[in-house]
Amino acid sequence: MDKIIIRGGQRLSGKVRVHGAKNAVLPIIAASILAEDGTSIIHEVPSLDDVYTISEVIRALNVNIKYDSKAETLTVDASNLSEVEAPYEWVRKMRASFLVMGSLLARKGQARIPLPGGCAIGSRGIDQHLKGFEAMGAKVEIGQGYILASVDGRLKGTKIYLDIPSVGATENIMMAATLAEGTTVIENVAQEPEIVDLANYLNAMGARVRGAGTDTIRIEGVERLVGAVHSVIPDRIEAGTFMVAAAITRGDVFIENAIVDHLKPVVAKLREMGVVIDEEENGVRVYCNPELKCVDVKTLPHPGFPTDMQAQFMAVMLSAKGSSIITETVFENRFMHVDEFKRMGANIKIEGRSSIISGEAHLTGAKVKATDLRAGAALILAGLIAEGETELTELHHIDRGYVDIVSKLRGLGANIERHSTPVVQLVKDESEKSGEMVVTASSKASLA
Ligand SMILES: CC(=O)N[C@H]1[C@@H](OP(=O)(O)OP(=O)(O)OC[C@H]2O[C@@H](n3ccc(=O)[nH]c3=O)[C@H](O)[C@@H]2O)O[C@H](CO)[C@@H](O)[C@@H]1O
Ligand SMILES: C=C(OP(=O)(O)O)C(=O)O
Repeated sequence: MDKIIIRGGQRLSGKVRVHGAKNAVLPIIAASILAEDGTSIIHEVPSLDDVYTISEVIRALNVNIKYDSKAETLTVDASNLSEVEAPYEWVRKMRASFLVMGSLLARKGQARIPLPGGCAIGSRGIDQHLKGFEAMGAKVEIGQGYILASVDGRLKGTKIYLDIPSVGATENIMMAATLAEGTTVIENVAQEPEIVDLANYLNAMGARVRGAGTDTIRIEGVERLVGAVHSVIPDRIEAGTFMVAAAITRGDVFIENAIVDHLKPVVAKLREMGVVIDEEENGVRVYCNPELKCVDVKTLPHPGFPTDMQAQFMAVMLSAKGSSIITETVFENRFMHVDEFKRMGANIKIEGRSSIISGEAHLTGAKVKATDLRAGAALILAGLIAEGETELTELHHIDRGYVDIVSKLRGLGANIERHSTPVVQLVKDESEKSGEMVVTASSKASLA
């Protein structure tokens, strides 16, 4: 069993570089299969287990996909796309696999995808995705654990109002609409930077998407799309996690590649706590006084405070003066990390959708487990200031979304190491002959 051992007490300093955004690259890979011709070359693709998973989904559709992990570049040729079913073995690993539905429906008129189900943070409905496809003329049936969507001819452009600004539904419907007949207007859409990145990639492929980043997106359908070159935006959640790492250790860290514009609520709340954040060329410098103030945070869709930073903020709140409150409004079950923090001596009370976090906690190292991706990151952050040794397990969650988090933190002076079971899991892709292979984050750790 892989584990991360952290011995707390080091103040972090130095420079760390943020990788490409997981939540941007996943929909972009799903969109790449819309290209009838030409190759997409996607740069800044992080070497993450989730990238590997969606690559396998795409490969199962008879798409040629190669990843050069050294160059962090992915090449996709979807001209031979022939299958319309995403395999259960991959979809069950990662909900975002469901994002291929819009592209498949648009390009092949059919898609058969296993129901993605809920996960540790909530039940995670897909009703808004399906409502969008149906409004565009698709017939949607659910049976034997699968969703089958089909349309005679092309999807039809229409007006769709989302009941909630779902990130995934916005992306899935946007992709479907690129090849629809006529114009689709989607209202009350998600406005996350990852939506804008997807729109930029789609437009580079020849799509006509306008309004991404606002609450209404307008897509004029085109007859065909072709492969395009694109660079994925930096991961704002990874950047935010390192900002908290600097704050919680009262360190001084330059986070290269962080885009402040994508991190406004995180920056605002850290500043409210007393953290100094200087915008510099190509990144941010984060440092602070020994004493941080308590704050209250409510998670909301963008441009509100991101739920994906909630657990990490709970960690830094434990080190602040006074009691902080976090209200989680996006997911109904995203407080699983509270019990793990308690193992480290934290005093946190959950009341409905809010958590009350007592500050100035004396944290002590303990055996804890990552209950989801960001919970895992948050427990590492808490381990950085805990007295003694923290042992974190269930690392598959971390490997989904953080490239080399252990070596990056070690580079900043943290006393942290990963112990891996000697199972080298190198998964070779179809281009094995040419020497290219997909290396999962966990396999990389095994090799380290
Ligand atoms: C791969 C990816 O980009 N994942 C992100 C994406 O997830 P994801 O796209 O799954 O998140 P959504 O914005 O769709 O979900 C937000 C909320 O809406 C609900 N909902 C969503 C769709 C729907 O049809 N019906 C419904 O009820 C969900 O259960 C959830 O409670 O946005 C989340 C919210 O910022 C982030 O935490 C995830 O990191
Ligand atoms: C919840 C997350 O991702 P996903 O939607 O892929 O589960 C996340 O990135 O924190």
